[in-house]
Amino acid sequence: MSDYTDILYEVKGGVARISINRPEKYNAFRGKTCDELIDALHRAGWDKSIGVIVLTGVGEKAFCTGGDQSAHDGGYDGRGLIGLPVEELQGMIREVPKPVIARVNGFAIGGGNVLVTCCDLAIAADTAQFGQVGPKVGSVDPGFGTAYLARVVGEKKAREIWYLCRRYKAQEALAMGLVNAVVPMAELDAEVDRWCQEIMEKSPTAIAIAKRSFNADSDSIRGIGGLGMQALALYYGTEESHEGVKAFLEKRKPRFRPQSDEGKQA
Ligand SMILES: CC(C)(COP(=O)(O)OP(=O)(O)OC[C@H]1O[C@@H](n2cnc3c(N)ncnc32)[C@H](O)[C@@H]1OP(=O)(O)O)[C@@H](O)C(=O)NCCC(=O)NCCSC(=O)c1cc(O)c2ccccc2c1O
Repeated sequence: MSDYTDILYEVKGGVARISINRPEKYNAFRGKTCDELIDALHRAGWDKSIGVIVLTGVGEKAFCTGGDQSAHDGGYDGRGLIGLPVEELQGMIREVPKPVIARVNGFAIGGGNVLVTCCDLAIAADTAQFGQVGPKVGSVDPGFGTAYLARVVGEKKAREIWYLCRRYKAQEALAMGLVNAVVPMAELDAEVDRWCQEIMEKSPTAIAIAKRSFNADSDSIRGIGGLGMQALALYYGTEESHEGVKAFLEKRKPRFRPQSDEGKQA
């Protein structure tokens, strides 16, 4: 596969840049987007002339806002258990034997925030915003999105992020250890280039071994994700989950609970 429609793939000076190219959807991914990202990561990952992979989104609004809610109808539009091979995509970011840097140029929400979490490093524009929205829209990432996030930002913070679904500014993401650096938007590319060049000067084999050894310690989370995905496929068939998607598309608050007598108007 190389005729991509949902992503861009560019190589310059040993750096592969993979960009989600759906700015009209705030760079949300559908099934096809995930498949193209998996293919591009595989292509760059096993090309010996490439030392670093940069993952980003086209435009200045969004890095990625997760699953495309307009392609979600009790499941997404692609392959896999839930119609999005998202666990394969996250696995591929970890699998490629070179650093993947998230260049966060705007919103990193839902599955977009999970991509940032999974990347080896993350550099954000000062305008970027981060957060999980699953419990607001009838979804949850039950593997790297939850358990690995806790390793990155700590248990209490990860639970806050998932239970409250707040949005966090770039400086807050830096303080919690979700990103490595924050720079003004105009300096984002120069900063990312600097980090790539520093990595390119290092031994690729030493870096590959380092990456695999970091991964080994958290690889059991992949199993948790697989188990959770089975539960998620069932959850997507429920009214509760459908209500979350409908509410987002209708731009209203979801109604997940039956109204109690106290809440009813006389
Ligand atoms: C990104 C926002 C915070 C922006 O909010 P704002 O108020 O500034 O703007 P709007 O809300 O009006 O959005 C502008 C415009 O973009 C469209 N849009 C934004 N995000 C999406 C999206 N994800 N899908 C489709 N369309 C999107 C929006 O509809 C507007 O279009 P108009 O035509 O009306 O102008 C805010 O938009 C936001 O919170 N977006 C995220 C919404 C969301 O629900 N994301 C998906 C969550 S589920 C998920 O990502 C997911 C990830 C995983 O990794 C999983 C893993 C395993 C299992 C399941 C997973 C999963 O479900």
